[in-house]
Amino acid sequence: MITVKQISNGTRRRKMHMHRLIEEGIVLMPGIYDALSAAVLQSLGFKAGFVSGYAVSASRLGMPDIGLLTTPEMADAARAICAAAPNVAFIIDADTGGGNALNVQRTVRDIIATGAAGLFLEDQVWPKKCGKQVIAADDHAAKIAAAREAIGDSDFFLITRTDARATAGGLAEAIARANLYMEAGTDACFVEAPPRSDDEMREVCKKTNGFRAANMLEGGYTPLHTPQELKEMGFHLIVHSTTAVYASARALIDVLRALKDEGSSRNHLRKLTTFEEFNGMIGLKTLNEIGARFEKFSVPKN
Ligand SMILES: C[C@](O)(C(=O)O)[C@H](CC(=O)O)C(=O)O
Ligand SMILES: [Mg+2]
Repeated sequence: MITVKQISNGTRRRKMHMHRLIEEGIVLMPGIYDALSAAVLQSLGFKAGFVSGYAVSASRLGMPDIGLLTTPEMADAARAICAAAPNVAFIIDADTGGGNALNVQRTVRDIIATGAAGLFLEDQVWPKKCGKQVIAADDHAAKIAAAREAIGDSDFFLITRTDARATAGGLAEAIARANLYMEAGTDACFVEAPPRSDDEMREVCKKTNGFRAANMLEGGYTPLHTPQELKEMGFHLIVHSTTAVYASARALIDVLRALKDEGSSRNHLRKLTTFEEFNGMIGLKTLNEIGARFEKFSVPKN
């Protein structure tokens, strides 16, 4: 059996873009899922975002997050997202990385090529099941080492998630795994499925090494907290994975229901962006200016 000591390369890693954001303060990462939601994030001045598997599966496939979205589909979504919001550092939810160590290496290279700042790699059994199951800790540690090797010297941040909290081993097992995964070469850990109280959240922070991520899931088990509260507990990164997709679903349901019932949107204009606001957000003015420069362009003649 492979041990972490054998696979961990023990080399010092250089400081990544994500490390610099963490130094500036706790990093708040709303979950987004397509180019438009990424453009909204950028227009509001967010420096980082999370590309949520749950939300991409819903927006791209109209399906739940049960392992139907493939890794190339996620990479394709990530490419459009990174292109639409180049000022935002995106962490991509790579689920289990698509299989074994070789799949993980391919996934890491594909995601790096999208322009993303990092990815999440989780230890669940694939495809995900209702009622969480995790693979052997050493097998996941090996996948982390494979990911680290594929990252090489790229400016790319690896967050490893463990779902062991929801399994028989409970919180102690989840904490032990998080530390094992840190040793195997991840930059940050994320104990999911989930810390169920403030005390558990503090225990995760007290007992795990390295950077830590928290997921603020509306309607989930983990209590919702502000960045300041989470910072005081010892977290460095905050994911709000479903806020945006639930907000847009709510808005769509409400306004389209009104349109269906009333046959017109005229009494609901306050719920819509204006033409100007929307075009501004997706960069029409800047693109028109670039277009105009090239309309007048001519090659200087000697
Ligand atoms: C964080 C997450 O991996 C996601 O895909 O956004 C999901 C979110 C969810 O199921 O609501 C997860 O926690 O598994
Ligand atoms: Mg996910």
